[in-house]
Amino acid sequence: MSEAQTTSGGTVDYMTDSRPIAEGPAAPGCRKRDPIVVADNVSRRFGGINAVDVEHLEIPRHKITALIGPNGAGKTTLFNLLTGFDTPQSGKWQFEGRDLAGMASYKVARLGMVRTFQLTKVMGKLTVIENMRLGASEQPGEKLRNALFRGIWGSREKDITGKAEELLAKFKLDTKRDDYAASLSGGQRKLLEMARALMVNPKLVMLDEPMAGVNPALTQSLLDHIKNLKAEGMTVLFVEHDMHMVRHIADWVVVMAEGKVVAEGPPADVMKDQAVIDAYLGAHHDVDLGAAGGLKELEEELAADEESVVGTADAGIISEESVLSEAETITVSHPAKHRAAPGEGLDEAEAPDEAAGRAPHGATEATEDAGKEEQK
Ligand SMILES: Nc1ncnc2c1ncn2[C@@H]1O[C@H](COP(=O)(O)OP(=O)(O)OP(=O)(O)O)[C@@H](O)[C@H]1O
Repeated sequence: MSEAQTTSGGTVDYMTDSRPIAEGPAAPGCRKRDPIVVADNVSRRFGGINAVDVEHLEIPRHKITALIGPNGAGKTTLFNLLTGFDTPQSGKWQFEGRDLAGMASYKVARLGMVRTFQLTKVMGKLTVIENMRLGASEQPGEKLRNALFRGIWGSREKDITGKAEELLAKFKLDTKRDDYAASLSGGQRKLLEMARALMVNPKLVMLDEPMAGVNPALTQSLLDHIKNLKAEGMTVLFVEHDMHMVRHIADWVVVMAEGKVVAEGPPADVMKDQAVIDAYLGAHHDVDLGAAGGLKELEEELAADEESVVGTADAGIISEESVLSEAETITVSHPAKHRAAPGEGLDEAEAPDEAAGRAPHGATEATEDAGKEEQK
């Protein structure tokens, strides 16, 4: 288990470090004691929609931060912007003090900031081990010309395969090593994507809805892997609609609504925050989303509400899919949408660019066009 150096020269275990995360009171945009990412005035518009309009945001190092908010709040767009998969209209941000604005996504990954996608990007027609090896192409110095020096390449390749096998064993995917990724379940693909991201020895791992589509049998395993990332000294930022997960593994929660950060703080406090409740629930504000019965209570309120669309074809924030599982999982619904964000929804012919961390050609133009389409 890794340990952090304190300013007084001692060490602190990341898992038990109870020093305050924020420098002062928790509030939107508050300063952190030790931020790994600092963003200022980052904005992204699609047509007339302000998808992201973040004045100031700091992500605390060596912590697990959850980014939550209702559908369309701008969470995925913010991920895309920070990791170079999309370009904002304005703004700057630093990762470990280094300016990233305008940097290509593969370079961002090389610096140690990696992300996974809401819809996994494993390559179905490649085997599990081949997918893992592809992840290594983001490593510093991993250039095609190295292949010309067979000796160097040979030993390098051995190292890469060794590391890939180690990670596969850790994620219990070693028995699937030579299977096509297409044969994996949704949850296994999520694990593979997370394992692949670790091939570059990242410092910050950004997970976009790691639990979405994951079979309950794999849920605990995924949660444990995320906690392990922190135990090993990494910082985690994840987008999630599952409040149960947020409450149980996040050290810090950032809430977005309509592109802005509307609340921040420790999970227990944030779940009670009026701005959060308003953002999620509108008028239904007496519900504690973090309590096991919260969603049930909300559904009952909505059922009695004449304006509610729950149970209709136009289901709103809480859909029929949102149920309390036996494990009391609370899910704020995720409508059938998935708008292809830049770099998402590519077919396999285009996907290799993605695996190498390169922004797909013309991604920004495509999204601009999509924005215009939406305006029509
Ligand atoms: N490529 C795009 N073209 C046009 N509009 C877009 C595009 N991507 C996102 N948007 C719009 O930007 C806003 C923010 O979307 P985004 O997907 O970032 O939200 P989100 O918080 O991640 O939502 P969800 O929880 O549903 O994934 C939404 O209004 C969405 O419709």
